[in-house]
Amino acid sequence: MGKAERVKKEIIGVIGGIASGKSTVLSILQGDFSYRILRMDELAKALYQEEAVLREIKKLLPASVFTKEGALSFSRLRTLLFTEPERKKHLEELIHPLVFQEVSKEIEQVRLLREKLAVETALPNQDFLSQCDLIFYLDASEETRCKRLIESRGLEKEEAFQIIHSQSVKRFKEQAQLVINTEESIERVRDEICQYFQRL
Ligand SMILES: CC(C)(COP(=O)(O)OP(=O)(O)OC[C@H]1O[C@@H](n2cnc3c(N)ncnc32)[C@H](O)[C@@H]1O)[C@@H](O)C(=O)NCCC(=O)NCCS
Ligand SMILES: Nc1ncnc2c1ncn2[C@@H]1O[C@H](COP(=O)(O)OP(=O)(O)OP(=O)(O)O)[C@@H](O)[C@H]1O
Repeated sequence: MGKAERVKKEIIGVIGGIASGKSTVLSILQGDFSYRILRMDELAKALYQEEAVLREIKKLLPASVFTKEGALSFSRLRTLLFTEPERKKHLEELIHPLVFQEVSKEIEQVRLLREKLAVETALPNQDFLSQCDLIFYLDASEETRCKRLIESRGLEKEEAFQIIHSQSVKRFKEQAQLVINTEESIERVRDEICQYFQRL
């Protein structure tokens, strides 16, 4: 690439498996580099609360995952998704396109306003990645991530490994412009991001 050509870095996709440090990197991008931030899981969870979506979800899931008040119980849903892969597939077929649609809208808006946005997800798809200017892949061993899940989320070891193994984000690692080893301290991670931006 010629020196005069500016490397675009308005939209950053921050990808990595569960507890790989995505939210931590998002906080760094927000606090130190003024990026707006978006968490795909939060978008999914917000959708679960929308009446029209909830009506559709109720057709796909058993009554046992809803509270007496009719809200979706996240912890019961998490357990159900592991035991019933068919239901997981159907739920994802409903929710994921809606999430990616919202992300695309947000990206479009940010580009119009010439702002900067960092989006985190453990479940990227190719279409989303192609909308990013840069992709950061966060790497940490399964053991470290498991330990973090036990310490910070109170998960049992077995459930932590189950979630880790159910995700297949690693296949996207080769598309990343920057692979960050989050076994390093948060300070080192911050320095690495800073140095990367300086090199651009
Ligand atoms: C299953 C849910 C309700 C559980 O919520 P809860 O608050 O208990 O867990 P939390 O959000 O902290 O989950 C942490 C991480 O585990 C992952 N995860 C949770 N359950 C599963 C599962 N069955 N399979 C794969 N990953 C899972 C989530 O994606 C997230 O990265 C929640 O994780 C969720 O809605 N997941 C769907 C994620 C999704 O569809 N994201 C949108 C990408 S397009
Ligand atoms: N570089 C790091 N060094 C030490 N601890 C870290 C580092 N990065 C993240 N952590 C810790 O690991 C835990 C998980 O990090 P974080 O929430 O950022 O991961 P995540 O990928 O966003 O997780 P999830 O997929 O569940 O949303 C947190 O307790 C966080 O403080």
